[in-house]
Amino acid sequence: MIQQQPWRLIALQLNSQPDVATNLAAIAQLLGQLPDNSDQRPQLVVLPEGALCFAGGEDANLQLQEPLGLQDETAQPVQFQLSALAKKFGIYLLVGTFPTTTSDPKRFAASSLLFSPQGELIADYQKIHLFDALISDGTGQYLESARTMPGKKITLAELGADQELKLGMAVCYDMRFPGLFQALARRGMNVLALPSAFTTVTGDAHWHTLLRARAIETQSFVIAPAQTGRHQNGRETYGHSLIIDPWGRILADAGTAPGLIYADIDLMQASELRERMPLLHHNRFLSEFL
Ligand SMILES: O=C(O)CNC(=O)[C@H](CS)NC(=O)CCC(=O)C(=O)O
Repeated sequence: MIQQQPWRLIALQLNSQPDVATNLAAIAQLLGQLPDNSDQRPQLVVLPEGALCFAGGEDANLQLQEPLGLQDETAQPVQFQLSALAKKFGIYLLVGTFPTTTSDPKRFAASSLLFSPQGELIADYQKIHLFDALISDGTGQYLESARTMPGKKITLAELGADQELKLGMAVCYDMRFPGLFQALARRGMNVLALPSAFTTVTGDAHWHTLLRARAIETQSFVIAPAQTGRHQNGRETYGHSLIIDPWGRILADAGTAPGLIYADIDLMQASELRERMPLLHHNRFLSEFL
């Protein structure tokens, strides 16, 4: 008998503000509304990009940045508070993203941080692809690279009693670069997290299509929590946090209001699909053309 691996994936959709305390309170309030879990599924809760500080002007994230880790509560106060939330609610908590310090005093790393239900920091990923683009919306020119240093490593975290949930960590604009997801799929990913803050213009045109494609081509579940609505600096984000299965079916769509969505999933769905249609083994391009 093959073991069933029931998990609950939960995405928080936020309208984050520049102020950390306000955002932490909104997050804690939503965590207080987690759906009943009397069958004791392990739960993975994912927060959007910029969850702790959003639209606060050029240097707000630089002021907020902390050295990565949980060594010193005075130097890493926000990471300690996030760790405490994971522990309090007994959840895996993926925070996408939080600014962590780099070798360059003028640039932080957009770090996704994964906390265990015991409150340990068990994985981190720094956003690789930075959003420097001219978009026909109220903001116009986005220049993420001015304040952000791109990451250099691929991160796959293993969660659960049997390390059965293989979590690929990526962020927002990364989703447009499928090579990253081929690499994660090769490492055994079965759930892909893409915390985001998409613009309304690009979201309307590309969001659902790109995310469903990432699920279908990697034969993985996708969880993509999003920022939504109008933010303090006038910037608008698209919302529509999604949870998608490996066949590309949308299991939950948050629409445009802040809140939470969830889906109960069976990881066997991904492995069974891979047996019937072994895309990774059929990929002649990766094996013969690169
Ligand atoms: O700036 C912050 O505080 C948080 N980071 C973001 O909002 C980032 C960089 S500006 N947004 C995106 O990557 C949107 C990508 C996008 O919309 C697309 O690919 O179409």
